[in-house]
Amino acid sequence: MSNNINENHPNNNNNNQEQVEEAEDLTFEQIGLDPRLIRALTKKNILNPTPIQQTGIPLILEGKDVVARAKTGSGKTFAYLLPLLQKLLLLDNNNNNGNNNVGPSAMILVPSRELCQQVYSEVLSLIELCRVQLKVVQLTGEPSFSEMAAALAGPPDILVSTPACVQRCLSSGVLKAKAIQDSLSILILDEADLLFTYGYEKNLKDLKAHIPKRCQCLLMSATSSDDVESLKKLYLHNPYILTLPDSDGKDDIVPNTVEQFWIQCSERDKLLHILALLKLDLVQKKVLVFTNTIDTSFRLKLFLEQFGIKSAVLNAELPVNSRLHILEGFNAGLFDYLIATDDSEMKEKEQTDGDKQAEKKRSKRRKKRKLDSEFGVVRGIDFKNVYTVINFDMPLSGAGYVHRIGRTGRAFNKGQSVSIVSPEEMEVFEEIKLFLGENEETELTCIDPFPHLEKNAVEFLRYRAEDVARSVTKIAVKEARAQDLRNEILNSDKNNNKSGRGHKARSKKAGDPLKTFSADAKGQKRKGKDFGPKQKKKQQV
Ligand SMILES: Nc1ncnc2c1ncn2[C@@H]1O[C@H](COP(=O)(O)OP(=O)(O)OP(=O)(O)O)[C@@H](O)[C@H]1O
Repeated sequence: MSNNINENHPNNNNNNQEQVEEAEDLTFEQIGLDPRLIRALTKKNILNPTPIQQTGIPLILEGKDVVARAKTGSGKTFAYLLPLLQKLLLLDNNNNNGNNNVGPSAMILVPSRELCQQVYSEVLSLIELCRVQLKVVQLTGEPSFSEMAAALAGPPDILVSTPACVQRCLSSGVLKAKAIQDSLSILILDEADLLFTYGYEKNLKDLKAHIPKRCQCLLMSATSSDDVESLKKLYLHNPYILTLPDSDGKDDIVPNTVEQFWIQCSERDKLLHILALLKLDLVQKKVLVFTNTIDTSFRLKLFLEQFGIKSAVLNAELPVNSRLHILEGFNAGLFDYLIATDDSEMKEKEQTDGDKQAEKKRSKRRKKRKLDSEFGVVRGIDFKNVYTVINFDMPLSGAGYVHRIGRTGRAFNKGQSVSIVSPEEMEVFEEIKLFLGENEETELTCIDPFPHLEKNAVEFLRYRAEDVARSVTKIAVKEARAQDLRNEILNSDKNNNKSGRGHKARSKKAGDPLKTFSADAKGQKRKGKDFGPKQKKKQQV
């Protein structure tokens, strides 16, 4: 039977809301965090724990299995990374001769390469700021035998990877089942609600056999689902279930710092409306726009370009290091508009439809362009300082909507979203509203009509916009897409060549996403070094 935090945790009251309110006043010191970690956080200007950190960290430090469901941007990553590092620091202190393990002490499994890179960078940065001797490696994609062997030699204290990649290490014999049995003390399944969706169900079921009983397991998720339930049953023993409501007591799933708006217009007028939003500065920057297909993102990019609005596109067909460059550039504030294609739900839908025709077409397309099955642009990616999220195309489900909107209003920040809804999308829009308001009747009106868009302003732009829209033909889109891909592959090759020795070179400058490649296998043992700030390059959009 599952433990509920309210019944079991020593500091607990009998309901979640009181638990959160009480926890709101706690500091990192009060929740028992190591001073080295607190100093590292201070250098990052992170001064007070978020609610999930206040409740989760003490439980994890106590050694409990925990399921943490907290909304997007609530700080789940530090909620598990901080206690994990503290435990490893303690092990390190108790074991002066260094790590005697034959395998990793901790594994963090995530659904996508981007998340792998993001979590890896966070761990590395904390380790650097603490100036301690812990080794972290990341493995994604399809690394070669020697890359896997190099990454796991040592062995690392923390392995950040995807379930498929760990499976690959196991089946190639680079990682021995016995090494996991003997060494693994913490396993973290991050973005747990996505692990099955991204196709890792079999990998995770197979891996379970190798996880020692004593291993502490943590499951982090933004939404609850049957998949999270299955994973919980598979991996966790008698876990604490943390479900954190807002400080105002509402258990809604979009942060209450995010204002949600919508605009209704015909499919054809969507370009016109987004132009008005951006050109007339009706929405605050930075802006992340979501489309459902790559072609739509290029159409939008080309269209906006004609009005002097420069944007970058992000999608699954770009080489992984191009994607990381784009993310890095956007996060560093080098450009304000990013058009991301979130086609994960389209893929799911296609799969469940089982439509043979679609399957035929899809495999034809795949022959031409290989999409990255480990790509995840929406879920869990920490886009920095996004104020506005625009759904140019609507997502296909409530959970998809929540994950998209969750790219703004992160941590204690404010944000807004604008969904541009065509009549064809009204059905899914109604479903989304129901999903958001399933707990309370009043929540059904949580998405308001966008207040700042005057009819006159739209009409003023219409003539020119329609003209430009006509000039963005299918051929122009196709060419732009192909050209962009060629450029990115070239840049990607150049970067690989510049760094010369692939991940060997990277291990000297690990953590710099501008030097990260598709089969990432890197790690480093750092002893008492003074680590300078990460090097940044200018990103050309
Ligand atoms: N205590 C804190 N104070 C201020 N900022 C924080 C704190 N903890 C985390 N953050 C920042 O908040 C942002 C969101 O954190 P994080 O990525 O862990 O959210 P999340 O809950 O995992 O979201 P998602 O479900 O979308 O993955 C990050 O930029 C992180 O650095």
